[in-house]
Amino acid sequence: MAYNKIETYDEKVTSDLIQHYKSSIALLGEDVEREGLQKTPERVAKAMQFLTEGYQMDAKAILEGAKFTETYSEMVIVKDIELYSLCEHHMLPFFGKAHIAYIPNGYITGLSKLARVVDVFARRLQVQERLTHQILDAIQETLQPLGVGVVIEAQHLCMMMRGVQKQNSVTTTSAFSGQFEDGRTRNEFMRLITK
Ligand SMILES: Nc1nc2c(ncn2[C@@H]2O[C@H](COP(=O)(O)OP(=O)(O)OP(=O)(O)O)[C@@H](O)[C@H]2O)c(=O)[nH]1
Ligand SMILES: [Zn+2]
Repeated sequence: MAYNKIETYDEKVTSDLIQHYKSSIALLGEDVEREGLQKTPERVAKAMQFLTEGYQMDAKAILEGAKFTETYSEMVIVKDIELYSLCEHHMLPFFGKAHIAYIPNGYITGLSKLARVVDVFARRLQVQERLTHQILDAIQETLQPLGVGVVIEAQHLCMMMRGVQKQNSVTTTSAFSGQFEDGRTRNEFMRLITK
């Protein structure tokens, strides 16, 4: 599995997607041959592969790649990690922030790796709930810490641009394991991320 983002696009996938997007644009009533749209199918094909590149990335390999023995056993928090994902129902973006905390149990990981793990699972067709749990599980299984907490706050364009058309609603999801199942630890985390 690729450790990092894809640097080159698969030629067959790209050319097949180009044909699909040409058809889609025509079906939507546009002229695919007009100047401004000529390269659009290719641009969209590449953009969509980038936005779903998480399928080709391995979160555990990323965390393992910077796993260090350390006796620090207080809460580590990385908050306000921006994320962009695609809702699996409409393939429209949802975007917001992830906050991650864990309590080490002999191992820590590079701080940037926590943010990378967010991208691995965000760059897929997702629901916010599953995204939250996948981030938690990857950290729990790799570092085996005393506990993990993940909170995601996001806005969904499928609720803003179409459908119910609500511009200001924010969805919050959370997942907790180990010591974060205890109210005091969880509250400390929640207090620190809402500051
Ligand atoms: N639980 C959850 N629901 C989501 C997420 N992203 C989008 N949705 C919802 O998925 C639902 C799909 O509902 P459907 O009734 O099948 O689709 P729809 O007719 O397009 O629904 P509306 O958006 O209400 O117009 C909608 O209520 C969306 O708001 C997510 O991350 N988590
Ligand atoms: Zn949606």
